[in-house]
Amino acid sequence: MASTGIAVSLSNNDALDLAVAQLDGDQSSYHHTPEVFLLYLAVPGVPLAKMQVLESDSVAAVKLRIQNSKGFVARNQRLVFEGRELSRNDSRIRDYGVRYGSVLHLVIRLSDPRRTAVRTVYGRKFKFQVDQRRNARYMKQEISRNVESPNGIGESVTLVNGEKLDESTLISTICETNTSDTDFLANKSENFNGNEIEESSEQLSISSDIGNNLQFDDAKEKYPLIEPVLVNPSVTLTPKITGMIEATLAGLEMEHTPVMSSEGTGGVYFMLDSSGQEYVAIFKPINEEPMAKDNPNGYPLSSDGEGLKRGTRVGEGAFREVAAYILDHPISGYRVSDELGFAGVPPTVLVRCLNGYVDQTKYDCAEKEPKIGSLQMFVKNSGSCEEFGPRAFPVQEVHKIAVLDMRLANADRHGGNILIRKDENGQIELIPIDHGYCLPESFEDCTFDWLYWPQARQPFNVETLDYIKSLDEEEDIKLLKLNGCEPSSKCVRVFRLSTMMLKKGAVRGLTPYEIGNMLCRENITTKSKIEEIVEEAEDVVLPGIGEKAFMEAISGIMDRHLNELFK
Ligand SMILES: Nc1ncnc2c1ncn2[C@@H]1O[C@H](COP(=O)(O)OP(=O)(O)OP(=O)(O)O)[C@@H](O)[C@H]1O
Repeated sequence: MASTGIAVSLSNNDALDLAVAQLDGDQSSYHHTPEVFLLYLAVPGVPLAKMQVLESDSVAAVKLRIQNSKGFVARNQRLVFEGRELSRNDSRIRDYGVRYGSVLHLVIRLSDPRRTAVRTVYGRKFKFQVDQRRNARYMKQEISRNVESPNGIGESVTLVNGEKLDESTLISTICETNTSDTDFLANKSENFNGNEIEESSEQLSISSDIGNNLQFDDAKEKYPLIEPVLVNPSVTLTPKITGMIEATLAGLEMEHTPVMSSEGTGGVYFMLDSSGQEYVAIFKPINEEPMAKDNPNGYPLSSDGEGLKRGTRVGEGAFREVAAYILDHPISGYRVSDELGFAGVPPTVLVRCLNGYVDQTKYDCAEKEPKIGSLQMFVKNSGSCEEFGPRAFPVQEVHKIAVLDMRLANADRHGGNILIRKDENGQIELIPIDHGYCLPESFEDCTFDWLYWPQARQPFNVETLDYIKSLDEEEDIKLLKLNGCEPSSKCVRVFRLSTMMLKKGAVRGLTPYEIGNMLCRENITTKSKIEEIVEEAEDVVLPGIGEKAFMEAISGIMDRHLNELFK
């Protein structure tokens, strides 16, 4: 993740042009009109930048202004105000409480770099990371910049697998079928003999995060490099989870430094296998979550412990990730071993990992204490739903994720959190990831990107209806407790309510869109149907009534609302 200062050009907006004219660089001389106000944009490592917006601007409009002036694609921007992410693009910034003089925090998400090996005719091999959206020309420039070479490689011909390469080719295209290092040959001659190079190649590290040795020998004696955290010793790990931990351990023992992701808001690490060539798992330490003290992406600290989404707490993301896997039951019923869940959440487990790389450039000085976090199986993929139009997604693939999100009242289901891959028959499969904001304590920030996809307006098929019917929220709560994930009573209430809404909606033949729409707010200030139902129940039930009786009252009110809405 990278960030930079922002100065916004507002030429296509009359009101803003006026404000800009009035602004001479000093806030004291700024004449505030009712329609325009000045904000400050905070970007890690850069002085506060001034910015003028309209009071009526939506979050999307503000992001576009930033895009127009600084070129950061709007969808890669995250804006945070007073500890809350401005995640609804269609809501007005003032509805989030943003006012004249407010400070907005901007974090830029970049696409993940590829680990790339480059070999040159001079018999040298370089390994470094490069953004997948860069092209081959950029890669050559980087090598020239970083490496002292007798003649430079500016004139060279670039070959991949012996074939001459158009230098405008994107790295993502070159690496398409390969998640490990990709050989990329920069050569003076078209008659290049790759074998000669192979024999005389030497390793040279350009990037600080590749080739760094994990130097924690002292600590090794004290802690294992990685181990599962099992709150309940009677719970046994499944073979896939054991295999994932073993493969990650083997990579750490070989001193393959985990690769930090530049996507995502928290500290996210790609863990390597023993060869150092393949990613095997994703590690997300709790102390590096957004707004936690060691967050590497510059998010401000949470002032009251609340997470980026309402109804979540900083430091609980890993437990929620694990809970999502546990609750993603296979279609056949409760998971016995490694069966794939209905939605296909990748196997996830809580681990303690000796991980001293908050800031990899300062690795040697970094603390060498084990970190608790979630470890999730790495899934090879071709990108996320954010990068593709939804039309090609199979209906059932969208529905399986919709069911999961509605059950868990997911507050973070944007397209970037659904990976895409093709199965052995070439069919598109959607893989849900990043469940750190599911099971919240309130519905306030529940959002589902799929709500606006055409598949959400199709009815559930019989298999899905049977699955929904089989869900038992009380058994699910027991299962979570058995596995050491004890959600708060408020989380449990939200979980019961969302499951109830899903079941009642499905029985009535409602589509995912119709049910999901009742769980989500249309905008930040208008309460959702489910929130209205809860408020109505709170008004009518006697104070001190037990949870069971409260849920019964809700059930009656929910039936009435559904009957009125869908006659
Ligand atoms: N199981 C996985 N398999 C493959 N890649 C993954 C997996 N989990 C995460 N990633 C990659 O890591 C990136 C960051 O992960 P993730 O979205 O979970 O982080 P985050 O900080 O929680 O993000 P967000 O900003 O969406 O809240 C993803 O965009 C994806 O590219």
